[in-house]
Amino acid sequence: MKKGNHLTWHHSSVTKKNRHLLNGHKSCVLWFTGLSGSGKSTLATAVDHALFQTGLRSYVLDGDNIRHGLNSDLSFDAADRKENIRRIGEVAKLFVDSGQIVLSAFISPFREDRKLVRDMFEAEEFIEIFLKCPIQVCENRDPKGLYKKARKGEIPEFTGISSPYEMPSRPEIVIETDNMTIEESVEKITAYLKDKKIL
Ligand SMILES: Nc1ncnc2c1ncn2[C@@H]1O[C@H](COP(=O)(O)OS(=O)(=O)O)[C@@H](OP(=O)(O)O)[C@H]1O
Ligand SMILES: Nc1ncnc2c1ncn2[C@@H]1O[C@H](COP(=O)(O)OP(=O)(O)O)[C@@H](O)[C@H]1O
Repeated sequence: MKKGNHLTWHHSSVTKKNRHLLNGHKSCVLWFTGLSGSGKSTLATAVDHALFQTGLRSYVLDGDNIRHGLNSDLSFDAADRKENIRRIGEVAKLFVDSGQIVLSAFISPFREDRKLVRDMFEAEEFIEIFLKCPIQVCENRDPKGLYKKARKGEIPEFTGISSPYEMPSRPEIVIETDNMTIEESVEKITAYLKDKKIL
């Protein structure tokens, strides 16, 4: 039987706009994408910290953390990565509906999967941030020693080595993390949010 046949959507009397007015800022998702070691977790948490310091409501969804709980049943093959990203898109949508700024830090290597998430949101709510960094630099950083293991064949389907990464074609923001400091990157992202009147 088709799932969801006998379900009814219940609307809240408190709207997303009401929540924006209460918070004093709009909600959106900052979708960080890039290779392992490109700086997703570092920058997502740094921007979160900067937003928190100015009294804004934000929250980080991080690949490593989410795969410990909600998505612990998923592997790294293409179908499970797709399901990983779909679920995160749905979670991010709930956070955005609750009035918060979501910072999501997932490799999200496939263009089609990122598009699927983009299409869940209103145009100005989804901000794709491409952390552009050559794989050689990511591999030199190797903060978790994963590239070393992947090169030895100990991690199958490792992004950039034995599984593809498809670069975004038209991201809202590009950060070259091998050419910018963490502080400059945070400044570029918060300046974008101010420019778009989200903050
Ligand atoms: N095979 C393989 N490929 C890539 N990454 C791997 C793999 N196995 C484990 N890890 C660890 O999982 C983190 C990536 O999880 P994500 O949920 O962001 O991946 S994805 O979006 O579903 O592609 C990734 O985190 P980051 O290094 O922060 O990107 C790794 O710590
Ligand atoms: N400009 C920068 N932006 C982000 N990370 C940087 C930058 N320069 C150096 N790094 C370092 O690169 C590493 C990135 O690791 P991490 O944030 O875990 O990446 P990812 O989440 O994409 O796997 C960290 O050790 C971080 O300190």
